[in-house]
Amino acid sequence: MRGRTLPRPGRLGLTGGIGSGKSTVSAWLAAQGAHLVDTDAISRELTQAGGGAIEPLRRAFGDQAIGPDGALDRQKMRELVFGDPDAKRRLEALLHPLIGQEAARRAAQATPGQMVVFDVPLLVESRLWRTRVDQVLVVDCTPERQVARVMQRSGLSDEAVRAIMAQQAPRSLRLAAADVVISNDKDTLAPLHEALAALWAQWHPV
Ligand SMILES: CC(C)(COP(=O)(O)OP(=O)(O)OC[C@H]1O[C@@H](n2cnc3c(N)ncnc32)[C@H](O)[C@@H]1O)[C@@H](O)C(=O)NCCC(=O)NCCS
Ligand SMILES: Nc1ncnc2c1ncn2[C@@H]1O[C@H](COP(=O)(O)OP(=O)(O)OP(=O)(O)O)[C@@H](O)[C@H]1O
Repeated sequence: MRGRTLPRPGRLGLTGGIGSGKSTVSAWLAAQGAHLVDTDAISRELTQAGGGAIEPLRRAFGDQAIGPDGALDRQKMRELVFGDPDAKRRLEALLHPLIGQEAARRAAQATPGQMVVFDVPLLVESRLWRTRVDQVLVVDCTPERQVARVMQRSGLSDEAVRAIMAQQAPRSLRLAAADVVISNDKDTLAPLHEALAALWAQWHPV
């Protein structure tokens, strides 16, 4: 763990590059009692069949963006946006306001005093998100580790993972925006859980 000793945040922004370990960290924080708002999960719900983003997506990208099951064709959209910055901007302009609204609604369901953890892959890239949280926790690992994890998890090629990473903030920028950095560069969970337990203890002194 690296960073200044800061008080326990009410609203914690959790971010990191693809495959860095955000979901693993957010699951650990939720198990300790934090209220988790997962923007990737919100995005997937909005783009499933019948989701609030489907008709706007159809209007913006045409029928071919929607699969026969009525959900966003994720593979097609991934291939389109991670090779075309303009298409990526259009997709984000459509989805991000909807994701932001739903994230605010879910955050309001926290109980009084409960820490809210916003898991936001693009937090550092977004000026708006930076204003919505008290502190930024960055989960960090090497780009090589990111590629290996995502290839293993998703079956995407090395090239496809690197194309996504090229569309995200560089590691240096993310680290510069962090209040706290948790390193997740090993291939076992124990060192990560240890670092998280130390951070949690710092937030909850006895
Ligand atoms: C392009 C899409 C269809 C690809 O779907 P896919 O199932 O392959 O990925 P999934 O949504 O599970 O996201 C996985 C990871 O990809 C990365 N990622 C997703 N969207 C973006 C983006 N706009 N820019 C950079 N990286 C992104 C993040 O690290 C994310 O954790 C999808 O990611 C999407 O709709 N993205 C736009 C919405 C968005 O910006 N989401 C980020 C959360 S706010
Ligand atoms: N310390 C670790 N030891 C072993 N496996 C790990 C570790 N950290 C993460 N992983 C695995 O690597 C993969 C990516 O982790 P995780 O899903 O938490 O990352 P993420 O940052 O949420 O990814 P994404 O940006 O794609 O949503 C998962 O399969 C996870 O189980």
